[in-house]
Amino acid sequence: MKNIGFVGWRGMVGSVLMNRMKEENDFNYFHSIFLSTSQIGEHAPNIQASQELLLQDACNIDLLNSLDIIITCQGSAYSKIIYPKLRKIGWTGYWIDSASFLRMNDDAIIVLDPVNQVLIKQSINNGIKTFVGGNCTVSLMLMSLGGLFAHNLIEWVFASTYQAASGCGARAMRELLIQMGQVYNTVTDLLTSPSMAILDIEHIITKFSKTDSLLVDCFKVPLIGNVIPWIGDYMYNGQTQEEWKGQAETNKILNTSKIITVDSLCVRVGSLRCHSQAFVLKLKKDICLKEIEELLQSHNKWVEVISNDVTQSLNKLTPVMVSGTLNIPIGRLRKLHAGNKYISAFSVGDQLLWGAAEPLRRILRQLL
Ligand SMILES: NC(=O)C1=CN([C@@H]2O[C@H](COP(=O)(O)OP(=O)(O)OC[C@H]3O[C@@H](n4cnc5c(N)ncnc54)[C@H](OP(=O)(O)O)[C@@H]3O)[C@@H](O)[C@H]2O)C=CC1
Ligand SMILES: N[C@@H](CC(=O)OP(=O)(O)O)C(=O)O
Repeated sequence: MKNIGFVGWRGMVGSVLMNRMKEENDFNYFHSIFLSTSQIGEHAPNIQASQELLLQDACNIDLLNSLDIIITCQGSAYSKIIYPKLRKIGWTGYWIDSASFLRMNDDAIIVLDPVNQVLIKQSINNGIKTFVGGNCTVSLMLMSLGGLFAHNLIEWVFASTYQAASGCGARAMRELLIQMGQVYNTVTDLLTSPSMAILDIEHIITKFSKTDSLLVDCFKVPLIGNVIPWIGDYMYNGQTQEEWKGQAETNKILNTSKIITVDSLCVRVGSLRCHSQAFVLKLKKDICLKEIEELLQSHNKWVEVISNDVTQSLNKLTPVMVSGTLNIPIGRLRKLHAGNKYISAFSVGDQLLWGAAEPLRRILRQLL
């Protein structure tokens, strides 16, 4: 059995990965070694009879060098230091990573097997050893619109995103929840009195939100009752880094010979772990909605076309309904006034599952 090292397994993405692997009995197929940058010598999670019982040092290059596969959800800072050191001493094992650091390297493949299994297979056969999960927004877009991309029907796509707090990490999720409590606490008594004018309550909350009493360490401004129209660093061309990844990673995943234009405006909203995206697409030809729906639906087994009506949209097309599942609903499909080649769509996906952990779990299974 191969020796697999897990780094970052106790973080948010890592723990979602662990849960999925347990659900799918993946641990039956290899010997695991759990590593940590800060808890060396503590008890490892009790998952597998044959595993090492104590946490090993995630920075011990000799130990890492002895492993067949390393899977890390620790983040780019870790990969930046450890990956080059390991490759430099000639380590030829497989490196599987959730972080963005290695994604655009020529010798790394961005994995999303329902979308690019052919490329993944070719790469494994060609000796590629580095496999990286895609940006969550990109992976979720490709899972939802996969049927149209696969048939080369998209001339361009623009995504307006509504991204969850979890995309910023565990601290950010806690911050949003604490903000909810802080805001509620300022008006609890007033809310119990139905005669209290709602705009007076709103005034108190708005005033409170503008003071520095609200916890805003991660987001710098309130996320509760707010939207934040900026995600990631500034790029040279007016895009944020999150927006830049849209076109760069999509085309890398699809291995396109001619760039498909992908653009977006990425916005943080107060949902917990699901990213939503509203798409405007220009198709290469005028095809009817029914055919579009069939192409989308038949692309992979997680996507579900939701009919464009109020009941279905409210019951199936919201972050609350999708959280914690692998479902990728896509709805609000219609032709736009701009012309028959233009359509709108709205999709939701759990950014910790298909957006982060699941593609890693699935490439690991392929590499065993
Ligand atoms: N969050 C997201 O949506 C996505 C994240 N990614 C990538 O994955 C990386 C990891 O993200 P994420 O899982 O959110 O990061 P976390 O901050 O949740 O975890 C990262 C590491 O922090 C350490 N840590 C310190 N304190 C704690 C604690 N109290 N509980 C758990 N872990 C703790 C652990 O390492 P140790 O045991 O060594 O101390 C852990 O592996 C990101 O940097 C990013 O590159 C990719 C796609 C989406
Ligand atoms: N940037 C994403 C989450 C993420 O970690 O992305 P990446 O894996 O590309 O760094 C978000 O904020 O929602």
